[in-house]
Amino acid sequence: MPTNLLPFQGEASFFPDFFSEQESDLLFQKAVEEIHWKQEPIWMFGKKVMQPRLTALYGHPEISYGYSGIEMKPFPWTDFLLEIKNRIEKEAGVIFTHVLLNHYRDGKDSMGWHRDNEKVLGPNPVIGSVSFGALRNFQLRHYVDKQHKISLDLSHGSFLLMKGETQHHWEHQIPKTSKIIGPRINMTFRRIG
Ligand SMILES: O=C(O)CCC(=O)C(=O)O
Ligand SMILES: [Fe+2]
Repeated sequence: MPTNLLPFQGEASFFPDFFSEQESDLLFQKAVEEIHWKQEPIWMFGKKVMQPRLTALYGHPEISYGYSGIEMKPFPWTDFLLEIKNRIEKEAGVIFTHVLLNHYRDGKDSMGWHRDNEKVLGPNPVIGSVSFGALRNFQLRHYVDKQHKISLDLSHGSFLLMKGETQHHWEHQIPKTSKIIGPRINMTFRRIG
């Protein structure tokens, strides 16, 4: 059992080699080729802007999910997504209903500071985050006292589990990097409704 990455007000556990190298290579390839990737707009400070990455939502087809002013209708589960879901549910101890997928094409793609605290996720969301492909830096920062910052590298085949009060008190981001790097796939499994 890994130790908690957060000093207080939340729980985040990191499993660097959750999937084997071989499995991870295969799952990365499948995700790149088989997921219906799209660049979607979001609303930021009253303006419609394109997200700096590709995204897709999969899961329970009757329950749509939205954030930052957009509404996404999920595609139905595929076999390889269900396989990943089953594996991480054993560790997380919850049943996930959806997965939001992110495709960072290179170092210019990113995700800004945010919390995964939409009302539909409930009071203490459990977020299961799986990464394949290029290594990217992931940062957590206390929402009020922004001095408290934690940085970790999300590697190929890794699993990050956030739960408890984390989404109340900590925000997270994937910063841009000037390093020349290849694509990365991230999947954040969630429980909606
Ligand atoms: O790409 C990542 O590791 C983070 C994704 C994320 O924070 C999200 O989808 O809410
Ligand atoms: Fe997030």
